[in-house]
Amino acid sequence: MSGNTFGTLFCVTNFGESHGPAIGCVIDGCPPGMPLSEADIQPDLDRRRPGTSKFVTQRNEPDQVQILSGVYQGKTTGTPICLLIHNTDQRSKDYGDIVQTFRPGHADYTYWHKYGIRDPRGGGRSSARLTAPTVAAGAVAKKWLKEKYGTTFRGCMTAIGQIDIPFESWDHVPNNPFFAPVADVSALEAYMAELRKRGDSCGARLRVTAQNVPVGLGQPLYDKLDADIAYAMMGLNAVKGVEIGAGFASVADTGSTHGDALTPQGFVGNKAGGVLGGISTGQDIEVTLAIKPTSSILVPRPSIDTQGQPTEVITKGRHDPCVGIRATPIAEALLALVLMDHALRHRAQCGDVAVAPGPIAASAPCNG
Ligand SMILES: C=C(O[C@@H]1CC(C(=O)O)=C[C@@H](OP(=O)(O)O)[C@H]1O)C(=O)O
Repeated sequence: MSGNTFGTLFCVTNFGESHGPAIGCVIDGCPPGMPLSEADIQPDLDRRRPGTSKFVTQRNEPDQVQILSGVYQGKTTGTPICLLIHNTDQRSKDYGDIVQTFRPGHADYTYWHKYGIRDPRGGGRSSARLTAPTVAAGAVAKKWLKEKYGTTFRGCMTAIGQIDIPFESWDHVPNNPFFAPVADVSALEAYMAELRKRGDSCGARLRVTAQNVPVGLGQPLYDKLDADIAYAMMGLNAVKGVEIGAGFASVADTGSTHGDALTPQGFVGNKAGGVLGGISTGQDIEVTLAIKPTSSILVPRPSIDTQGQPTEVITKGRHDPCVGIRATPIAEALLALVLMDHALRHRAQCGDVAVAPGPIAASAPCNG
């Protein structure tokens, strides 16, 4: 495989470039008989799409999805589902200055050395634009998991740059462009305005969670559920760290306080993040992501050209000053793809196993 396909039974192949005619994906292995239309997919694409606030890239893409195959009379047929999204607002001349140079912190350098050729327009294949097909595929997975198990997904921003964002309520998340769980985002707006004035960028921390996850998803050794979640999340542009449950805070904990106690009423706490031994417990899955600052910035930085000669790089164009601002729906989609694939794998091997259901878990966030 060449790194463009994700999943074993629910298998998603992503295609396209940021400035090509279109991007999209092919989902192979979706169970038949599920009602599916563009209207099931579009809302999540609308949450991710660019150009929706002054804090994100001003490239204005409608990101209208079209289902090309795999659906007949409004239901999935079990055959490959092709989802297409046209690119409509490319401005390739913005990239004229960096055709022969490498942006520090960008995939420009590694793509050039790996392939010996690169499409610099909008970052080509390395562009965060390619997260749109992931979100579209994730919406299909979310729908199936919701109908089958009542599984739901949500996410929020827990820090932007140097600002920690306290958790107030999920209700605030859809009401601001940051996906922040707070009523007042004026401090975040002021921080971003000052950063943009300097032509610089910043990172972010996100939390993503799934509720009503069936117990038993995941495999014992190499395909542990948490391993696959980390693998998927690291596939999201700019992600530099992934924590499950208590994550790195586990280091300073002790055995007597770390394990979530089991009671007839359920687990007490969720430091495990919903995964024990690589297998889901039935508690909420809790994931935290660290996203690095965008590398396409106006601040001049030293670099080299393709001949190895020193130069200075300034990136013009329409860039996100923080790619984390739009990443929440993408992280939800990736989590949905992992759970969907594992749900189908679990059904294939262990669908006949009958064990008395355990108590429903008490769930609480455990870091940021
Ligand atoms: C278009 C999207 O984001 C793009 C991601 C991106 C990059 O280098 O990752 C660079 C910019 O592309 P362009 O220079 O063509 O405007 C962003 O706008 C999108 O998310 O849909």
